[in-house]
Amino acid sequence: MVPCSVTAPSSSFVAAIIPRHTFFSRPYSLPLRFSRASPVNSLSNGSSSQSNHQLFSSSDPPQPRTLFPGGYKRPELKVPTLVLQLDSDEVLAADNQAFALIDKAVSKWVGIVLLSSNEPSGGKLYEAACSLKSLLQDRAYLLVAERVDIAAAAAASGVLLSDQGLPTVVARSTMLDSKSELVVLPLVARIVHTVDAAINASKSEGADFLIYGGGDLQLVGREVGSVRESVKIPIFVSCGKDNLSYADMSGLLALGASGFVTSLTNFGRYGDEFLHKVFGSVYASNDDGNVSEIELNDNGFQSGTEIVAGFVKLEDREKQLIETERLVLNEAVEVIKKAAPLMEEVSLLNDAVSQIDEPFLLVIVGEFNSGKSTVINALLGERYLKEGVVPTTNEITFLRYNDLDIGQQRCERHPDGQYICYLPAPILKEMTIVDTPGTNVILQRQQRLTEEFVPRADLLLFVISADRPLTGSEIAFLRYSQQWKKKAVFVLNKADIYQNNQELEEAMSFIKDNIQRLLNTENVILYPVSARSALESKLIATSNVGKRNEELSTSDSQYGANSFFELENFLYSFLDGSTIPGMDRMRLKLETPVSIADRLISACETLVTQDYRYAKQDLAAVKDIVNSVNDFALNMEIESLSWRRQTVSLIETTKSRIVELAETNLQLANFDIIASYAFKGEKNAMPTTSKIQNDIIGPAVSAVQKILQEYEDWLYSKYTLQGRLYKDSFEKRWPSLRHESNQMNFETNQLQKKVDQAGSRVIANFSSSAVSKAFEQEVREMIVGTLGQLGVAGLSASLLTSVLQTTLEDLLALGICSAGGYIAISTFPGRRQRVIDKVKRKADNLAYELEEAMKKDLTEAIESLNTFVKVLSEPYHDEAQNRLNNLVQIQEELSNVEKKLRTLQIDIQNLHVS
Ligand SMILES: Nc1nc2c(ncn2[C@@H]2O[C@H](COP(=O)(O)OP(=O)(O)OP(=O)(O)O)[C@@H](O)[C@H]2O)c(=O)[nH]1
Repeated sequence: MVPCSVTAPSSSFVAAIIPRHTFFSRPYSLPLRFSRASPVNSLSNGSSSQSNHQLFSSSDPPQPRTLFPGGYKRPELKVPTLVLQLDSDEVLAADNQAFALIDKAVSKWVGIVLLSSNEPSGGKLYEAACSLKSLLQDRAYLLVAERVDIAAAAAASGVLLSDQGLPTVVARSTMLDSKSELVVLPLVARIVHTVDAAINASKSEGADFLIYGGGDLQLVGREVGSVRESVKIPIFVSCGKDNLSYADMSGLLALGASGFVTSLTNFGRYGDEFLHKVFGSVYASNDDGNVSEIELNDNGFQSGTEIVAGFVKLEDREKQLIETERLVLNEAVEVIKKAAPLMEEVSLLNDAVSQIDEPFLLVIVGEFNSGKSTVINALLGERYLKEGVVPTTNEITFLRYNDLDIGQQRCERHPDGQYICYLPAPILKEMTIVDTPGTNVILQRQQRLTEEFVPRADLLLFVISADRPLTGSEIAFLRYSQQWKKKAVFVLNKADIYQNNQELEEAMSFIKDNIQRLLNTENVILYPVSARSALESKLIATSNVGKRNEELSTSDSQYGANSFFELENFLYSFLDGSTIPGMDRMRLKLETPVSIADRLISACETLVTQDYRYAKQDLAAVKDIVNSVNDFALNMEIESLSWRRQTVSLIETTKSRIVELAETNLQLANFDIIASYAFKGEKNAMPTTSKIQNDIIGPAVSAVQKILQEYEDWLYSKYTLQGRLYKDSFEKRWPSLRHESNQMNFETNQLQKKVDQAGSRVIANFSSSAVSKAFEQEVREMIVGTLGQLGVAGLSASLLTSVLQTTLEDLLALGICSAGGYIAISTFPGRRQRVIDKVKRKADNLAYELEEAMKKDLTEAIESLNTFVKVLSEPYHDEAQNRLNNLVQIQEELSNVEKKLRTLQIDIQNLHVS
């Protein structure tokens, strides 16, 4: 199967000139996820994970993906939204217009795209999924119907299962197994047709959302309405009707539907205005997303009472501290955003800061089926939450106070995914209770939900079931919650199952001992309770609903009901600010955001230190590239030697041949011939010189020209190739800066034109005829010089002319007859030697000039390359340097905020110390 996206391999040369592990920035948008498989952020080209080269050197230790042990991010679904249903044939046959419509759909109204196929073989489905995936980007989730394998291969967001399809857990874990680099949990949705199937899919199966398919619209509406209370995940309605009217849609939304499934054709028929009207009406009064702003603030305090940070009657000192805390936390948020702009976990801190003014958050955690819902019901005094032997809580549920009639509740799903129930239970006036899904590795999504919520808790009520006290996963979860420095109160629930007190004592001490060891504290608060009995007692005394157990006149027949009172009493003591637990509560409340900030800041510090290291490596890598031109130059210098040697040796051979020729021909025996040519004038070339010109210098010049041409070609190809490789290596390593450097093309670059081919110029200026002429001239001068001496000996010019027509013997005789003539002739070898020396000098000069010119060409080529690489490296160098400077500054800011947080922590601890 061809992968959806293919990344080009990097050239081997590039690998040779840059250390492979040094890059500008860590990839991907998930700095906190420490993922090795992430797309680059600040210098990112936005391409997918591994495409941007390996980020860490192989010696780096593996890092956890996120701060959350569950490891995966939970996909968030904004509702209401439309679900666009497409068929693979439809996608593959889509024209530009159809793609434009899909593009428009996902840019605004459609949050989920479902892709199905009627064909049993997966080829088309896969192809369609790939093309959709690249079109959607991250704007909408892409789910493939039934085919987990294809969803995984096409990197889709998840699968849609029919009611006969795979179990949700299997589908999810298959997708997870097939994509080890996934950081977001895959979405698993299910099509249901009945109320029971909807409840089952959402509760026991842990589906992420449902598609409620049915025939009759009214029936579907009624059924969706009826499961609204028990199914907390989004339900999208799919009905046979072609076009839903405004009344249909708004009616279904009002009944609790989260949106509708639509075909592309139908989507094309709905206009923006229509959809705006439909979806706008749902939250018309709450455009800011604060669905129940009034209720959220309606936390039970008397109207007119000044409330700060969820507390009343605060002293000035306390108010001041809260204000200081807010300032420091906001500062922390800013620094975190700067240090790790894509750290999604900063939302935890934002939430915590905004929560400073909200009631105390008591978060109930524990393994599934440990009795959390029953404990909460017992606290509320009414069976508000569903209880059951199979996992019943799939969403985080906020329980907030509202002045409804006893037994009544109103629940709603916030657009940001929070599920909020408003109840009239008195305890909620003082604190918001949060029910969380049971922690258990099998239920990954639920586990992650709870993990994400832990940092926000002011106090954790850890429910342990008596039938399996302290399991391995409970210990892991406890350890995790301690990373956030959360205070936890432990409840040993279902204590009624013990036969006697001794069994209870044994279980208690086993749990206490282990927790003490685990948390390294003596101070473990553990309440053995029977939430079921406590609830039943409260329900029996219905008239006393809302009162504490201590006020109930139960017969205490049910074991554990009384001990529940102690727990309740402990929690109520939190409400009284004048008591020690009350002060504790305030400290806990104020410490919650500080500990979140603390954790995030230290995560940022790790990242920034890492980034600092990478930026330094990047800077060094840039310098290495620039410096590597020196190595290249050295190699070129070595290689160019052979070219120069070739040229010089050619000239040397030529020189030797000329010298040999001169020595052979410029003999005294030939003097007459030479002299006759010398006196015939320049128009008649001497045979020697014409031989020199035609047979020796001419071919030699051509040979030198050829070598020089080859040399220059070699030089050109070498350094242009090198220039291109440098450019490629920069661009491949740091693709995001490509746009700036790709303007510089080495072949056409001005910097490159400086190499002027000096070698060729030298040889071009060297004319073989001019050289032979010069040689001839030298010979002439030699003759005239020799005969001039004779003239001195008394020869007249006319005689000389006639003499020169005579034979050598005559000449010799003449020379011999005249002492002066003899002397003149005797200077001939010396003069000839001078001619030869001149020839040698000329040749040596030429060789020297050529060598120098060739060196000059090389130097210029290297200089040109050097300049090019320097100019090319500048943006990369500047980027790395700026990053480095920026990181130093961020490090400083982080450490400043950290100091402020430390001081704040001390102030919070000392808040009530006078
Ligand atoms: N014997 C006994 N059973 C209890 C007690 N409290 C709860 N149960 C039972 O334990 C089962 C699970 O209770 P829930 O309250 O639904 O447990 P939970 O922890 O909320 O479960 P999830 O929401 O699925 O995580 C139910 O059958 C309860 O009736 C108790 O004190 N004693």
